[in-house]
Amino acid sequence: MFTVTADVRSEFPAVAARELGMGDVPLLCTTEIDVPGALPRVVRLMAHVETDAPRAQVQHVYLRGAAALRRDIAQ
Ligand SMILES: C=C(O[C@@H]1C=C(C(=O)O)C=C[C@H]1O)C(=O)O
Repeated sequence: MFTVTADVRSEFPAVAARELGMGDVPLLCTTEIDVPGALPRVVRLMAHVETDAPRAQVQHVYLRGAAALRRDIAQ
């Protein structure tokens, strides 16, 4: 599942994901709440995975300026 801020309008992130090889999974795009002052031009991805790894070993990737959103968990 992808969310995008309202200023991201050029393409659906799901299209890019399929072009990268994720053609065999359902994908969903939606828009974030347009909160005044929120970080612009952000694409968020939530992926459901099955893993035996404990939650503490899961790494959360925040690219570039998005790391400012969650410095507590960004890798
Ligand atoms: C401020 C953020 O964006 C919004 C707030 C979130 C939160 O409070 O957990 C999560 C996603 C967004 O709806 C963020 O990603 O940290």
